[in-house]
Amino acid sequence: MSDFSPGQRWISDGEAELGLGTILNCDNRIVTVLFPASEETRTYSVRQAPLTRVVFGSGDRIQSADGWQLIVDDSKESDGLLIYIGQDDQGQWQELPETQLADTMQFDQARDRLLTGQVDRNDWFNLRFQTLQQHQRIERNPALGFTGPKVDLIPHQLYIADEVANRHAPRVLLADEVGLGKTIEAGLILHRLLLTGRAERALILVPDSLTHQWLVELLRRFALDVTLLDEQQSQAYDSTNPFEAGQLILASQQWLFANPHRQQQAEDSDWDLLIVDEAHHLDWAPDHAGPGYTCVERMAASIPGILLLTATPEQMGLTSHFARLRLLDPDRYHDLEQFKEEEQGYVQVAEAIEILDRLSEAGHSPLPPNDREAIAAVIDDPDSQALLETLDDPERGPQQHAVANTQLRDQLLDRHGTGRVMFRNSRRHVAGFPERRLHVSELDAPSPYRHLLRRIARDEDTLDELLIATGLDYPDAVLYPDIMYRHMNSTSLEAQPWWRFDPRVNWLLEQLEAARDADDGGKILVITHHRETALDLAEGLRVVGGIHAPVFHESMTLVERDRAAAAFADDESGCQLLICSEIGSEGRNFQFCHRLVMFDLPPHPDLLEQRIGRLDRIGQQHAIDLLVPVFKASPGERLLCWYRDGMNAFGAPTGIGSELHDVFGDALADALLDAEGLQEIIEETWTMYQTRLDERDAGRHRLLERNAYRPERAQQVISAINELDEDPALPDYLDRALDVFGIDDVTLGNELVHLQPGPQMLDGLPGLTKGEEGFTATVSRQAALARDDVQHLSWEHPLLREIMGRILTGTMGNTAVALLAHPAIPAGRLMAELIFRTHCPAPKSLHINRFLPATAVRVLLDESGTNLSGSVSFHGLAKNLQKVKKAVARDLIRSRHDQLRELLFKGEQEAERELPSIVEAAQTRMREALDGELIRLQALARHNPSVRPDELQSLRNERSALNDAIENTRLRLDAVRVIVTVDKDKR
Ligand SMILES: Nc1ncnc2c1ncn2[C@@H]1O[C@H](COP(=O)(O)OP(=O)(O)OP(=O)(O)O)[C@@H](O)[C@H]1O
Repeated sequence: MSDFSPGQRWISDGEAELGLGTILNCDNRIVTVLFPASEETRTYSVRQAPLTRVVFGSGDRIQSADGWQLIVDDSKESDGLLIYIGQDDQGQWQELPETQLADTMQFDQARDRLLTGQVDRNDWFNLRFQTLQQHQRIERNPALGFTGPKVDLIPHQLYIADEVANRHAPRVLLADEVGLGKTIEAGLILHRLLLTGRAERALILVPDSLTHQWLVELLRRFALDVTLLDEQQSQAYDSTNPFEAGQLILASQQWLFANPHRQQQAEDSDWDLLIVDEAHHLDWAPDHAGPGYTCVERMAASIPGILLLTATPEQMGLTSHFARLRLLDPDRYHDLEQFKEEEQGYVQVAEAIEILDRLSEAGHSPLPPNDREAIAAVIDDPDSQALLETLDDPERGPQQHAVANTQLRDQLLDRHGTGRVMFRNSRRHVAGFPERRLHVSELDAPSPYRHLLRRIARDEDTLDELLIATGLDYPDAVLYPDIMYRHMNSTSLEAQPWWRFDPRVNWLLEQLEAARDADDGGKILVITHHRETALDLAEGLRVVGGIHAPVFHESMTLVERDRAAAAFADDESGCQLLICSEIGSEGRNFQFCHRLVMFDLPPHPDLLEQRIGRLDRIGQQHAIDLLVPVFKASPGERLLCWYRDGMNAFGAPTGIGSELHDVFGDALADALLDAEGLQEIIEETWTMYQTRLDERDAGRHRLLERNAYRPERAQQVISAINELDEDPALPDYLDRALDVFGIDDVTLGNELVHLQPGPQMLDGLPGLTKGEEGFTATVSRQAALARDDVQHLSWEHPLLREIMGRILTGTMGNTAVALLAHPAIPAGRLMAELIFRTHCPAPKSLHINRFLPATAVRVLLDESGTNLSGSVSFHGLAKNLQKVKKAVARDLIRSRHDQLRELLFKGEQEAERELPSIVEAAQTRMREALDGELIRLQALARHNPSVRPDELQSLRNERSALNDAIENTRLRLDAVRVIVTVDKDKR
């Protein structure tokens, strides 16, 4: 390393990122190098300079400082400087002195790095190859995006998530019954869209009370790092748009809907997906649209993907429900009357499906004539007709009958059903929900309440006075005696607080006492309709019973609310009860508790269902006790009778309550003060309830349920997830990756492992910061689900994604040198192990990886250029290789430059041979998937107007773009390992 000359080009062995260096000057001791691209100058001792001379050879493509390129043919030397000779882009012969090489020439390609002597460790090279192989496998797995989330594999959720996430720009209403997992479904959809590149930015709008719960669920269950935005944080952004603060923004609806300036900023930001929770609050009427509806409507006009979530879509009336569907698809939902009429047609379709179900169990063929006619009446497609013929043909075997049955059922659901836009699962087909037990306690109304009610009943002026004082509408004003009493006595100094005489307070204390010794600590959730009732009640319990009860209502700050919920949830030191207001508790998870006190009753059946839904959720382990105190002969008791006897509202959710309320609400309101006529109303409600239930079972709801869950498809998704969950390659890959990245793992037992930064850990790994303690994780889904503080270590965990991404996009491990001692090969022979990789440039949103992920082609050449890859496997070879010191490796490369160049050239030719079959296989996969989907969608569009025209067109465009992209696939050298044989005893 003595002959440095000014003007020569060298590269730093330890700091290759500095770029191409130029020798500025050199004496006997010191050499000074300028790295113009990084504007750095370094001085080294001549004897130990960690520098490698950059020398190009025949076939290398080099760039001049003026921007033209030369393919090197030969070189000559003049005054210690190299002059390259070769052809430029126009085929002209040119000379290019090394002094005029572009400073910005990159040396991150494997070939350049190798020939300039930059070699990595062998274990890095091994990890790189394995990463390519695993990535290639995982990206094509149909469960991609669903294996990482820490959730139980619940079939109806996975069916919906799969169906929705596979659509182009999904716009759907997720309307499962309360507590069945809409948040989880939305999270799964979002996770898949993000992982597959189909979405990059999402805005999530949720009620104020749920912001934290969403934040925690998205982080803990989905490992998604979401930015929670509020007014205070937004102000910190000054003139920049706060909605650009992250890729995933979570914000409160109350905040955004009340703030036109922030709405404008949200609109100005680019989003791929908008998620709106508790979307029934987006109310609309022909003469008035609520602020939430208006805001979401404006945003929905430009955001391609929309998920609206509500358990009670009709809570604000059918018109609002229809308006929300229109928001998702204005072309499809433009006429409310037509929408109602269409529902009649669903009965026939549901009947046909019912028959197919029966047949699939009984296996008749030929079909009974009535059944055949019923099915034939709803199909008008040749392909459906052909399936019906197959079913009807006794000559066909049971296997063919079964396949035809399933296909015909799917076609009927697809083409004539309801479920492209709305998904609703009910408890009826999601097993495992607990029994609900209603316990009514009839109490004598205290005299102040009796007195007030008598006055109101007798005298209309008193009622008017009450409505003005409370600001409530009738009948809400008469349902809550404590509120009535509070407002009607607000000016009286002698009036005592209602909780002093209201027997519900002592009744509640008795319930607490009775439950106290239960195993679960006797936890009781109390819900009141009004915030004031909740606050007063807490005060009453404190004064009368010496009980401290946290309160949870809409006017509390987020932190206060979460503190209250956490105090209640805590097993050890937790409070026995939590008092919630109606709005405050919406959407919250309290399934660890199974006793619900309805201190009063809500005025709408959907609110009643929302209340029970706090406890009756996935994860509830016990029968649910619904404890309801009512005053004898009061409006509250009459309302209870209507709910219980008119529609079995405490027994199970039916989704009909809203309609019954629309029809009977007014008559009921009249009967609340005067019981006359109540029995009749209840009976009429019950009759209509039964009729609607039958209709529902026969028609729309049945189809909705069928559409929301197809067991066979769900099972396929689950199997694909299980395959990755149980992937034996994962622990092995993890071991190597943790080792290479310098992460320490401590086994804790019970399948748990604690990951922590090791002293040599590479920087910037998610969840691991030097000096901090790391995190506990497990590859077992069940073990992860058992504990909140344990992460699920899957192929989709952010740590693994970062590791794999870093390897695949960087240079790490793309060169290596190793020694091989083999009895059959003489020492001093060269071998090259070349890893090529497909490159298929395409927009991220095409998610080309599902058909053609970066695919590795390995070529192993011996010195003569013979391809040995078929006979010597990667692992077989790797385990026999020995490492070699870097300096030796560099000398070795330098001395074998020409031979290596030849092998690289030969390797390229060998790899190219494999490209056509890779491309062909990818095209076949793509065509099978997209042509199938296109046929399905085209057939569907002929019958079901809920296929948006843009969906079809975009699928065609996608197919053609994918076709072009796959056709243009190229192979590039990704990594190279030089192997030199040695004598066994001379290693
Ligand atoms: N697949 C699952 N794995 C584990 N927990 C689940 C799963 N699905 C739902 N849960 C839990 O069940 C509860 C209800 O789920 P979620 O909040 O998603 O229901 P929801 O339908 O959105 O409820 P609501 O109608 O009240 O808004 C939550 O505590 C959730 O964490």
